[in-house]
Amino acid sequence: MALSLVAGYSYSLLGKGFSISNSLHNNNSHHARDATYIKRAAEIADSSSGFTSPHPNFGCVLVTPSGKVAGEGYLYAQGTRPAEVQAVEAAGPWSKGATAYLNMEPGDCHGDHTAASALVQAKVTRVVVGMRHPLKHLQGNAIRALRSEGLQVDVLGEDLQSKIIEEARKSCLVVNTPLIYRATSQVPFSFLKYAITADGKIAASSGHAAWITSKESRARVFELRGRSDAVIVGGNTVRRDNPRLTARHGGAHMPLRVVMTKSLDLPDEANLWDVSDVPTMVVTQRGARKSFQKILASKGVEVVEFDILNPRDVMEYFHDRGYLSIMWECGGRLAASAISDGVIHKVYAFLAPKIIGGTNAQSPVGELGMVEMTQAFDLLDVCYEQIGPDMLMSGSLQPIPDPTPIIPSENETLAIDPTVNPYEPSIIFFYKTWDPYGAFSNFSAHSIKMPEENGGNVTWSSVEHYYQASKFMGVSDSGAKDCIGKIKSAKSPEEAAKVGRSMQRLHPNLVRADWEDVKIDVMYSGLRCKFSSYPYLKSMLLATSGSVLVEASPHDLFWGGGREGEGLNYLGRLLMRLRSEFLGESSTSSESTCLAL
Ligand SMILES: NC(=O)C1=CN([C@@H]2O[C@H](COP(=O)(O)OP(=O)(O)OC[C@H]3O[C@@H](n4cnc5c(N)ncnc54)[C@H](OP(=O)(O)O)[C@@H]3O)[C@@H](O)[C@H]2O)C=CC1
Ligand SMILES: Nc1c(N[C@@H]2O[C@H](COP(=O)(O)O)[C@@H](O)[C@H]2O)[nH]c(=O)[nH]c1=O
Repeated sequence: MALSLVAGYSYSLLGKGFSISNSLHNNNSHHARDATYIKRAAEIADSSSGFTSPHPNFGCVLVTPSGKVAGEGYLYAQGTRPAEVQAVEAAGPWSKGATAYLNMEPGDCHGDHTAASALVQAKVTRVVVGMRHPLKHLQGNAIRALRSEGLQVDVLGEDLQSKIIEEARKSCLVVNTPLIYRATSQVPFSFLKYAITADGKIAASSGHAAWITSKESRARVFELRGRSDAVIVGGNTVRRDNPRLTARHGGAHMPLRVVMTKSLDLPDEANLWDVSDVPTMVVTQRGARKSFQKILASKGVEVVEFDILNPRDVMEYFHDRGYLSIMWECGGRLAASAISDGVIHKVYAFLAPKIIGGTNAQSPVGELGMVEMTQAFDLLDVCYEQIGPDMLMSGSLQPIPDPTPIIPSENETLAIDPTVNPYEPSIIFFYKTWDPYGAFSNFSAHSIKMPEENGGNVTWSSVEHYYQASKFMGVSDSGAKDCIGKIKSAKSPEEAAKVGRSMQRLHPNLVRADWEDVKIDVMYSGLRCKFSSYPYLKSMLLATSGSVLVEASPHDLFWGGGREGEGLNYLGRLLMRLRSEFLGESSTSSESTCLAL
């Protein structure tokens, strides 16, 4: 309305109305085109969700000046080839002069500018960015780098503004909602899923609930599980349903299965205690049934104790473990507690056309203490979808936080971390690759070239790939060679770790006999190679001089520092040893076991 008034005014008074309304029309059609391709970038960015974890979602669409899509790409997993590199390769010579549509600014960090460089080298002239990177230490870096190379960069909501652009921007926020939550709050993104009858029950009065919804709906539930880092139920659901909580729709990422129980009064035998394919964690109250904790530990189930067990503390702990997305599949009592604690952000309600009745039959959310309808939570951005005979209603309990800037100043982004004073001993924590010192993690995407026993050499995609494969090196068994091959071809460091750990657990006979004696040296040689091969990593390590380095893994008590500093922090120690070696302060032999890349 406002736009057409301005156009009309211009036409009659200035005699330039034709060109102005034309330019408005052009603007609208440009915006429509930009919005279409940004939405497409967001759509393909989502392609790997459910297949990898963690999963920040990046997509890139290259469009020629004549409006043809010349190439597309999406990031499969952290540490794999950036979407931009794939799109440029697919487009070949058509990249020149093209516009690149990115759902999110690439996370170019720690001196690694692969994604932005691919666009520059391919002579892309314009880049449209759906949203800035939500993590503050990465925000603006790639946009600034692209602009400094002379590319026109238009950011939705900043350089481009209209209703249609806002809709497209929303699709970018949606596709990376978990990452945005990570950037803006101390808890991961959580959604509550439940199945109800048409009269609002999640089970019969007896507690029986298998099944309320159809096969089709349950298949969708498997997909939702695959998109999550962890699935949570309460103790009662384990006692009542003996669930498996796996993503059984094929090829999916399997989330960690979590039981929240205060009493720890759980059965000795349960599907969740079979951890051969999928891990299980039990979170409980400190001191609860110590003898049963031992039984669980002997089965390979991780038990984590909390002083006072509540959803918020568990979610803060999961945030520290680096999880992005959590699915709550619990009954009404735990659901009410999680909602009251403010940790549930979205709801997926599967409604089946059945009536079970029963005054004692549970509903999906227990007591919230509300007494009037005016107090009810309104769901936002509600969607309805028919799935087989059922209906899926989804909606948000809280709006997606908007991470848009606060654009950091030049100095702010150039400094690695202004809070660190090199003259005073301080602690620098690192853990997930996306954190400010994330490049210190073994999961960072830095390949290393290491010598082999036979005189050749092998390039490993990350230190994690090399470390995991080393477990099986020198073992004269074809099974061990298979393990090495599988780890080498793992698409991401996370996958390499998963394969290496499960092979070690399932086939201990294939692990080299001296592994426990040599693993620290193996790790050190991998680290030395990594930090010697990338000068910016070496500088970054040297810049931490005077600070204590701690891998902030809350669960790895050997390589990491643990939840409360109880871990041995061997990774941090080795990095400090390496730093000393680089500084020439150490008498450690500097015999090189690393080859130039
Ligand atoms: N239709 C559906 O979608 C679903 C149906 N169900 C059905 O729901 C019923 C179970 O419901 P419900 O007992 O509510 O579910 P849950 O078992 O999922 O949750 C309650 C249990 O969670 C544990 N818990 C830990 N911390 C808390 C906390 N802070 N607040 C509340 N509970 C906590 C307790 O375990 P403990 O007692 O061990 O200490 C408690 O008994 C079953 O009949 C099951 O079949 C369950 C899931 C989904
Ligand atoms: N009854 C019910 C659900 N219940 C949920 O599914 C769990 C069982 O999962 P699994 O053992 O992996 O098949 C159960 O404990 C509860 O959390 N889910 C649904 O989609 N529809 C249903 O009708």
